[in-house]
Amino acid sequence: MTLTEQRPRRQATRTLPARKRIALIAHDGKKPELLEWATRWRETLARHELVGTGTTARRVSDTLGLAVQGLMSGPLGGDQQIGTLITESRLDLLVFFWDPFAPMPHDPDVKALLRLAALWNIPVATNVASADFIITSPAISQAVTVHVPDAGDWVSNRTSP
Ligand SMILES: O=C(CO)COP(=O)(O)O
Repeated sequence: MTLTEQRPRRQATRTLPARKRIALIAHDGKKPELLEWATRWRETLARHELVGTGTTARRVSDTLGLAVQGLMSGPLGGDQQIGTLITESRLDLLVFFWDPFAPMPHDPDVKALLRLAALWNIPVATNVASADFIITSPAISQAVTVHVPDAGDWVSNRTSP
């Protein structure tokens, strides 16, 4: 089997806590929509821990008056930092309004972030409708167990003769 065909053989589980760490990210053309959405759901968002790429985090924090941990700005590596949180099981929900009309210098980073979210089974909202669906789900305020790749098994499988 070639590497491109390899998939995690076993799944492990991980529990997303009731109080979630939520990443908020929007490209410039989508920031107004994200700010409008976040304002609408301010009360719910206030019950969780918020993190975001640099500019988005600052704008959301200023608009909502809530603490939002700001990582690096997206084009400077912020998407990759969010990806690291996902890989380390330290992110529970990704709200990422990426702009389908704007070419991005850091397009590989955007793609990488969305790939890691898919791989690690993180709930992702990419537009207002999906964000509304997710934030109104009972799962937003409950502990939820999800399947994730078994990283230990993956390495053993690739190192055993
Ligand atoms: O570029 C981004 C996501 O790809 C977002 O970055 P900013 O929040 O710094 O604008």
